[in-house]
Amino acid sequence: MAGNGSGHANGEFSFGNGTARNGLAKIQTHKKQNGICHDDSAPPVKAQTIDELHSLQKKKSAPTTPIKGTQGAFASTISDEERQKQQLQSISASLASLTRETGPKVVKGDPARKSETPKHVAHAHEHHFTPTISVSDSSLKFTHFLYNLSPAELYEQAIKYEKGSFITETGALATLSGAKTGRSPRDKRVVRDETTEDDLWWGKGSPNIEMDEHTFMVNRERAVDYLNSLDKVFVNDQFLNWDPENRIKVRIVSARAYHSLFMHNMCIRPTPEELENFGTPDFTIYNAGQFPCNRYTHYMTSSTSIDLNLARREMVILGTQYAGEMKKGLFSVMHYLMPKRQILSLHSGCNMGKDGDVALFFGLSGTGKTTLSTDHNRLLIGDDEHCWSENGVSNIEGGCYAKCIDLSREKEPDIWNAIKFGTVLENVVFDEHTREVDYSDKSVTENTRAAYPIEYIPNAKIPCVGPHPKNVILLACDAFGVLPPVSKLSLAQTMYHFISGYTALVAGTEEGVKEPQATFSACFGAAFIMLHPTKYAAMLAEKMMKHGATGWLVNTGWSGGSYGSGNRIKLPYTRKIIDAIHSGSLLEVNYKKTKVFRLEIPTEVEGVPSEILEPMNTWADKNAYNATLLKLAGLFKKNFETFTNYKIGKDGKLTEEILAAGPIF
Ligand SMILES: Nc1ncnc2c1ncn2[C@@H]1O[C@H](COP(=O)(O)OP(=O)(O)O)[C@@H](O)[C@H]1O
Ligand SMILES: C=C(OP(=O)(O)O)C(=O)O
Ligand SMILES: [Ca+2]
Ligand SMILES: [Mn+2]
Repeated sequence: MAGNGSGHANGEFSFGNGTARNGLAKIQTHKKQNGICHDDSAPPVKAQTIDELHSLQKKKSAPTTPIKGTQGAFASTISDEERQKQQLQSISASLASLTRETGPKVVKGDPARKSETPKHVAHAHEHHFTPTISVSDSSLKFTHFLYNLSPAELYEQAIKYEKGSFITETGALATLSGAKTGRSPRDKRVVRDETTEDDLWWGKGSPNIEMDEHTFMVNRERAVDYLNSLDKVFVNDQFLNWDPENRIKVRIVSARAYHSLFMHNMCIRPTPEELENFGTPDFTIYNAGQFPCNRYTHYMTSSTSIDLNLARREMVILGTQYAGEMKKGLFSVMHYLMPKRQILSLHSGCNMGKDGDVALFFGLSGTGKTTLSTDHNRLLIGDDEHCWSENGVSNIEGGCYAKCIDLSREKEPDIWNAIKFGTVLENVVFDEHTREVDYSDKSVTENTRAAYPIEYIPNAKIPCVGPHPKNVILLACDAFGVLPPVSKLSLAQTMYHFISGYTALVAGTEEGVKEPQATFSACFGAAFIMLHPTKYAAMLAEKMMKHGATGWLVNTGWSGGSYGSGNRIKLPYTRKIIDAIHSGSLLEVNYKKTKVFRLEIPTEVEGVPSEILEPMNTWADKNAYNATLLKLAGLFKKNFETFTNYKIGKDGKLTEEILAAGPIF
């Protein structure tokens, strides 16, 4: 008999005998039935103190310790102790100051858990100089690191320590990214050295704004010092690229649980065994986003700086907490590393039909890569970043990053359902009591986002790889409303539109009607490419030819007039168009050629009103239509001038064809 009170052999339960001390009749519980006491039959907890009781709650779990430069076979022979030591050395090397000879002292674990006294402590500099000038107080303090925490642990960290972190009604972690709610492309810098000087695309139109090695080191030290000044930092060791032959190991050191959970979701998550053999990372991000860069530093034009050093394989982030900066920073790295291996990196979504037909969805931000690649009838390979190698396609990432503005369960059920425990919800507004999210609220930003692991989409293709693409779909959200909802492209036209990378969205949706803003972004991702656009274009042309892929241009933007008079094409219509591309039925219908852009447009698509297939039909004012069409054609022509002097690949013929594949007027 366990618990409070005293037990009696006859099964009765009472406090004392006869009458209670206060004179009232003693409490009698019911007779035990079948000899079972319902409320207290379990043996007592084997704990003498509350602390002991708490320690029973948690079971030791998977080893999360990388080994420096060893093979799998050898890995199992080293002791847990040795592994802990090597992990500590690896992380302490990552966090080391390069200008001081002492510190930091790095320990694993949460500093808030005082009882967990560190077993291992690593000094960043193991060699024993006699420190003279460069001793610093930083050597006297510990830097705790939290290594590959689980989503549950990261939730606890975020809610305890990061203002603006809340659990929403469906279990997602709502966070704020701070003053920056989008990327800062003008603050991105790339180290220009002997190698990158010749390899990379510099100058007009290029996203690569140069910085020198020394300035990089100044910012690196600033970030590392900031991180070491904190009580604790988060370390994520993860992978990029589902193609096992071309997998890249990344380490992300950051100051926020938000950043750690974001990258946990967005990068490929290693198994405990893979983590044991992780070794030295191929690339490291130092995210000191809460701390600004110093504007007295050479090359700095604001308090934000995102610095890429390909030789050192490092990226430093100062002055922005927008998590997308890490994801897209790594994408830039892949745009450098992969083409060196003859692999094409793509800013595209990717999915696969049940018969193995793969489609790529290129497009700038907000054009529908995530929405359209997330398709209940198809397997999702990935929503944003892919590689196309000799083996087929592979996703670079382990998660998706969906726009949430005006998200609805009806239109995007799979994304809606993915917003649950583990998902990071950035900058959304919710009811303070019910925690129900209002997806229409733009109070913080219009760029509200959800980052979730790809397996949160029920029909994700794991591993995220597939055969060579059959369809290459270029998405443009044309707020001018003159591009057809769908057109079939020749190879030369595909290349022309790929290099152009057009989209037009509306700048400020709040203050009445504004002119649509045309954007041209080479390869639909000029912010992330590192080589000249024609290098990627040549690879795409070669692969499309070799594997017989068909190119399509799909306008997910306006119909019936420009922004202000027309409306955005209904998502269900776009989905029907995409269905017809996937099924091959769109190859079977009749086509006619448009004026100016000379695009082949189908006369019918199942489930779509035929009159909207030709934009002119939907405009009340035909003159306005013609004027807008010519205006857009002029913008295309002007944009393409930068590329007219470049040859695509070895064959001069294709270059000529591409130049001739643009609008003629
Ligand atoms: N016809 C349409 N086609 C695609 N997306 C549409 C359409 N109409 C509205 N949308 C909305 O546009 C946004 C597209 O964003 P997203 O798919 O995240 O873009 P990307 O992944 O290319 O950045 C989504 O919010 C989606 O609901
Ligand atoms: C996260 C981004 O991707 P996209 O908008 O293409 O989904 C971005 O461009 O910052
Ligand atoms: Ca993107
Ligand atoms: Mn997207």
